[in-house]
Amino acid sequence: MIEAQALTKYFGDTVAVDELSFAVRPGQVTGFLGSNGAGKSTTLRMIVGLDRPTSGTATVNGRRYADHAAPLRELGSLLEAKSLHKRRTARSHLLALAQTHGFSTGRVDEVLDLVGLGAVADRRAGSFSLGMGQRLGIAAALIADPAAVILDEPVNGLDPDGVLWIRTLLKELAAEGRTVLVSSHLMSEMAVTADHLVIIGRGRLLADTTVAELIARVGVGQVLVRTPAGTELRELLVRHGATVSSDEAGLLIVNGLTAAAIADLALEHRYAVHELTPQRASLEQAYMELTRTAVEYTADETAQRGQAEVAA
Ligand SMILES: Nc1ncnc2c1ncn2[C@@H]1O[C@H](COP(=O)(O)OP(=O)(O)OP(=O)(O)O)[C@@H](O)[C@H]1O
Repeated sequence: MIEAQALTKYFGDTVAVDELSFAVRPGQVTGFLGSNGAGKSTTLRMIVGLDRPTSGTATVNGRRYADHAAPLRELGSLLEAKSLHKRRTARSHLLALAQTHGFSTGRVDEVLDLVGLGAVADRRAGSFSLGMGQRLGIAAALIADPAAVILDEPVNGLDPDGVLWIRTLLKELAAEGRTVLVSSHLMSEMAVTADHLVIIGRGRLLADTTVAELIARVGVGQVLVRTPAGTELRELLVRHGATVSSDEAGLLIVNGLTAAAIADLALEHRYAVHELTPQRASLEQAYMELTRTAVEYTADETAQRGQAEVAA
């Protein structure tokens, strides 16, 4: 379990992370989402002790990361591109890491195989593609068989094979009962990878929820209706308070009434309906809606504060 309690970080006057509290539970993939500059990396860096919180705490399995006797066994991380000795081979890079931290060197070949670098283990890391380097970084994160894993934007710049590989790996790690926290700004990727989402904006928590709940909460609430009685049904629905648009004859896009209410009205007036489909918001739409409200709220707050200052 990874927990943030009122976690706050200022860089000078800039607040990068603002009273952020959330918990990341084991056994599922948690997506950590936010637009550029939202404070994701700073939060992750505070969790692993690379940045000091201005106030608040971040703990891994109940203690601050650095207070654990063997921190790498608690949490493995891939934060930004790892600095690699380019002249070292993949195997010697991992051997050095294992030896420095007192882990069995037998684990090195295991993680090399796990990340699919077994065949190139004796090649220099300097000759690796972006995807191979990313796999090596993940091997390093997993070297101590940690209970929790944090990966910062792991699919950035990867080809479709690499993306699919990371997606599968994250799900496997969670299925083994580990805590998995993965940051991204790619909603489409998180929609298929994450079970749970922690979303931040301007350093503040915007949502701590499941993918399904977020989509349902924001839900566009539109219903697509195909009917040979387009004109008549449209008028009927509008009389009952719906807003209806139509791009083609016989197709209605209805807002303001549920699919059940539309079906009941159509039946009552004996209009044939050939299709009635509630439209689901994509995670991308749900996220845009959530962040739009948050931005407006902040703009509102700022405006009110400004007016109060003028009045004073
Ligand atoms: N070392 C630093 N010194 C000063 N300001 C910083 C520092 N690190 C981050 N910031 C600022 O803190 C805010 C949050 O940055 P952070 O990198 O955590 O966001 P992010 O969500 O990871 O963004 P991205 O998706 O672009 O990586 C930004 O306004 C950034 O400019």
